Amino acid sequence: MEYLLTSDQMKLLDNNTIDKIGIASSVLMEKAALSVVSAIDEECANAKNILVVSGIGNNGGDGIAIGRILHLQGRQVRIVVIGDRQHSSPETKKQIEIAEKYNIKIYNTFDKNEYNVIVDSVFGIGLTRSVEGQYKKAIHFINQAKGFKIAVDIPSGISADTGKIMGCAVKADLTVAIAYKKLGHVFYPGAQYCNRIKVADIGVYGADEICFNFSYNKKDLDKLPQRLNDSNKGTFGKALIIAGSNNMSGAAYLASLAAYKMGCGLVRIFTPLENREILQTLIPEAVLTTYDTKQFSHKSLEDAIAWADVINIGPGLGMSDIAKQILETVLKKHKCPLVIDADGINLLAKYEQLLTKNQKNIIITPHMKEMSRLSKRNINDIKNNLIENATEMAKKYKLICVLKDSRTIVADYNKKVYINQSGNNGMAKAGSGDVLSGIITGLLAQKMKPFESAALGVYIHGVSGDEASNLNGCYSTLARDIAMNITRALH
Ligand SMILES: NC(=O)C1=CN([C@@H]2O[C@H](COP(=O)(O)OP(=O)(O)OC[C@H]3O[C@@H](n4cnc5c(N)ncnc54)[C@H](O)[C@@H]3O)[C@@H](O)[C@H]2O)[C@@H](O)CC1
Ligand SMILES: Nc1ncnc2c1ncn2[C@@H]1O[C@H](COP(=O)(O)OP(=O)(O)O)[C@@H](O)[C@H]1O
Ligand SMILES: [K+]
Repeated sequence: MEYLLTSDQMKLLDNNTIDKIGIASSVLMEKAALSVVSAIDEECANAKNILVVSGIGNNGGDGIAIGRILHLQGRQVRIVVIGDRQHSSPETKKQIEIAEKYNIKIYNTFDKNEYNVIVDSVFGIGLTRSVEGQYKKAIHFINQAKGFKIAVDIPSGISADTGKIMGCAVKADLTVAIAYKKLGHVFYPGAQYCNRIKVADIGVYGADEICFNFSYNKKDLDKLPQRLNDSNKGTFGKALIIAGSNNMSGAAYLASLAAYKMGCGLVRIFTPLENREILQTLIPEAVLTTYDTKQFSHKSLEDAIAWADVINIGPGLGMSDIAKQILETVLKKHKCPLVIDADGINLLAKYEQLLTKNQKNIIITPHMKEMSRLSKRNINDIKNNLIENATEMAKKYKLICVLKDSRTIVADYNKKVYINQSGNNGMAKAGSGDVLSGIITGLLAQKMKPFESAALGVYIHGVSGDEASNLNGCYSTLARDIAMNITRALH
């Protein structure tokens, strides 16, 4: 698990370390600089010619310290400071003085030499406005130059809070994030500009006390529900998947397959009669309860709801009047956790009265368009403010909102926000979302708590997609490959 900080949170932790713990700012800067030097040694051990491009804030101070250390190691280094040195931060002034005492010249112009490595330390988390003038020129110079580009903390020009480009930004080959990753390292386009990221431990800690945004990695798979040896299919939960409509059986198949692959004990698909044969052929492990759309029996629906340990409603369900009645009944009668996906969400958007403010144990999994229908906001607004929109929805209805995008957000009504970093563009294909809803359902069936199921489910879905794309390539990955590769994701 890793925390993803805002720039204010990072500054607070830096200041706490300096003021309350008593580690001097120059010590932190030296550690940050040494971490970047180690990264240069690991990545480009033979780099002889190095250009450091610094600003006048503390990110620039890091850069000057890096330049000094590399120079003292005997490498050819040119340090260029952009901006008026008279206005440098106190730390950066000190770094200039130290460098000059070692007879290291500090320049304010570029030369025509070619460099093996370019260190970008123009702006870090202190960037507050659009990049213009000499700073813009410097960033363009870095981007067009040859050589391996290492960004100190975050590529200059990327907002540490949003990942947005503030006018222009350095395209790094490697980013050394100081102390913690920030939101801007993870959200696009920032994530793409960072390229690979290494996190440098400089002795600044405490994110667990102030930060509610987090992400998972492979180690978090140890959160998976335990599998008892003394068990039977009932132990691992009964999932009711209310999915599919006439001519739409694939979504029910994918969600059910994913729930089983995730470890669920028994899956029952509730679907129209027309889907019986195809689903029994595609997934014989599932039990089917079918309904006649012309003569709908509420009794069999209510029996199925009472039977279930978890319900997933919506994939391929359609928007018919019967679909609406089914959702209404499920919302009224369910006592177990409920995942609402796809047309389930579209129905909630169309019939606003269905979703009351006292929902319990509900996870909704909208993609951008579904979220736009549900929240009546435009997609750009949602995409530009993923965390805020997901959190607002979660708070409004006291539910868990899985807002799906290339960086999916899971928000609950208690401030916690999971931000997903697994997955790839091979997953941008019809049916991927059905697989996700099945994975979350499978975890809920094994009695995992709703927020945990949603966050870990999103993570596992992405890793399964990564495994699938590694095998099939991004172009040719299908949703069913994601479901089949849950196997590899978990082992
Ligand atoms: N002692 C500390 O607080 C530590 C700070 N560290 C480094 O310090 C960085 C943060 O330093 P700062 O807070 O000084 O911030 P930055 O160095 O990121 O830049 C802030 C400076 O840039 C100016 N600025 C902001 N946007 C601008 C724009 N668009 N055009 C022109 N000027 C602009 C600000 O007015 C300020 O002078 C971190 O990213 C990290 O690299 C690390 O050395 C670790 C310890
Ligand atoms: N470029 C991408 N990077 C990572 N994950 C992606 C990408 N594109 C799509 N996904 C994931 O794939 C899923 C797509 O879901 P959705 O749009 O609901 O598909 P469908 O409705 O066709 O089943 C989401 O979980 C989303 O996060
Ligand atoms: K930088």
